[in-house]
Amino acid sequence: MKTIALIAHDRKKQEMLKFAQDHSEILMQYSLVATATTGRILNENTQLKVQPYLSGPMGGDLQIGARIAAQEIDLVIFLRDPLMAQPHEPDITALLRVCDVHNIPVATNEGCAHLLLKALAQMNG
Ligand SMILES: O=C(CO)COP(=O)(O)O
Repeated sequence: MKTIALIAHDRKKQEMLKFAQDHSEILMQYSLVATATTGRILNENTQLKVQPYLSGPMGGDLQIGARIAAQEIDLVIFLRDPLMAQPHEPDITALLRVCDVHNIPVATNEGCAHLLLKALAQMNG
């Protein structure tokens, strides 16, 4: 089963929750992973089953990055906050870099996330 990573910064978490609710029929066909707080919000407020890693500031982006490097993640939806500096900015840069190294599609805003998820669903038939 293909795997999607879902990650959202704090001021994007409500947007991620609404995105997941709106796209739950597609998302439930995939294995889902997330950073800790994003995953907890999705597990508590949707029917989706999301495997949580550590919180982003505690290394969760790097854990997911390692799975991307191992070719175990097929799509990354990372709703970043473009208006607030993050203490773990180097980890975020590393995650995005490893997506480019391994040619893994990554959406950093909801508009792109919608398009990529639809495309992935169509590719799967
Ligand atoms: O900081 C994050 C991504 O960089 C997200 O982590 P949380 O989902 O634990 O808030």
